[in-house]
Amino acid sequence: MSDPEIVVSAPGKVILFGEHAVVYGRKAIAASLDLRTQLKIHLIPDSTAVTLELPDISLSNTWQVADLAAAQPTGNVDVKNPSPPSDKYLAALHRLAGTDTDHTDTRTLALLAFLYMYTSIHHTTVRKCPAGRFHAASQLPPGAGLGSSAAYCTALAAGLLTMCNVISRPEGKTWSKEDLEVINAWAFQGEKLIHGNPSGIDNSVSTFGDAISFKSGKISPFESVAALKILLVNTKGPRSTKVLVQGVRDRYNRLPAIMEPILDSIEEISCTCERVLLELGGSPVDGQENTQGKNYQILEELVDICQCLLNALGVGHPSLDQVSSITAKHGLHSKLTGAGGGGCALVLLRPDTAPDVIDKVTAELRDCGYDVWETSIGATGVSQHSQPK
Ligand SMILES: Nc1ncnc2c1ncn2[C@@H]1O[C@H](COP(=O)(O)OP(=O)(O)OP(=O)(O)O)[C@@H](O)[C@H]1O
Ligand SMILES: C[C@@](O)(CCO)CC(=O)[O-]
Ligand SMILES: [Mg+2]
Repeated sequence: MSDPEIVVSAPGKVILFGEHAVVYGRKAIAASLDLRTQLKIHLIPDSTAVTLELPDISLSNTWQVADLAAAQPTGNVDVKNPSPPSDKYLAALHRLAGTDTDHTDTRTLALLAFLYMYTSIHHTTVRKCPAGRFHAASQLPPGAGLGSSAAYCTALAAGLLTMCNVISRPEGKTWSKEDLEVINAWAFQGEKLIHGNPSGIDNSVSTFGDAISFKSGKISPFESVAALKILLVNTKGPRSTKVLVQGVRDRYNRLPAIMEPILDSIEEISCTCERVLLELGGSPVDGQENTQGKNYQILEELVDICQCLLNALGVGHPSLDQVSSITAKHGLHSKLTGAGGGGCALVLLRPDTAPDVIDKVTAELRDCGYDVWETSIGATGVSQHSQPK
């Protein structure tokens, strides 16, 4: 096979504070992770088939371009400002995926996001479906809270929009701010198919990279997060963000007066974190160690309180409680990150946390069967890897 025409990658993310509350317009803080999903596109002009290969979920599907073209929407689609598929169009995408509209398993969701972006983006531009091979593989564990769905959707959006010349191929690694906004808008639509009702924080971090605070769709860069040291723990329990977000919605609908103050408290945690991190990132002053110690103490309290509030929202899991109790034994503080219900937790480290403490806690968590790794946060957003021809 010849070299791919287009290679792009998009990062995952870690949410420090504000998951779930962000769906209700509250502030959240997140940073990109240097674990990426890579999409390679090979165009095959003399073929009539489109193949999607997703080795992480053991999927390979092939369609005839004529069948894809037949499923394209009939009305106009605004390529710079996409909207969700109509029920009729969604039903056509399900037929192409070989499922009915009740299916929301891993493979169906991944297929729908691809089919929707592929058919819509081509419809609005070249009005035909080019044949080719699309291969997406990730360093991120799928469905574990590290934004694998957003990295997948962001890479698809960047690759397909570039392939159709909706956005121009960047000379360097990344696109103009305007083009990144178009990528983000399509990635958000893909996330809607996978999550149901996403806030947009995950695709925004994956597109723009680094660290952000996010409230009601407004993205503000937030550099001070990058100095934090954290351990990530993957408890490996299977879970779905869509189901968890719906579970919180059901509890909210049953008990709004109880849920509202919990969401407000989570937002206040994000705001306090912002203030503390700005102070921690400030220039050195006399007595700084003392201030630093107090600020870390506040961050640790925020982690503990947030974990309790997330349990109150109904997105905890015994494995995540186990992570909290093991880390607490070693004087460390942890909370779930992402949608919860299993998946990943983050453990906050101080700059002076002793290496042997980290080693002991890591060993104990690994004995439970969990994956544990120290990570740096604040990676580059969606990037192009192949050179323009
Ligand atoms: N490498 C991949 N290949 C194919 N599909 C993927 C891949 N990674 C993620 N997906 C799609 O994303 C879905 C997982 O998304 P989900 O939102 O439930 O978890 P997450 O994004 O990892 O966690 P969170 O949303 O909490 O950050 C999978 O069911 C699949 O449809
Ligand atoms: C649970 C949630 O808040 C974060 C998932 O990473 C959902 C969302 O914001 O779309
Ligand atoms: Mg997701």
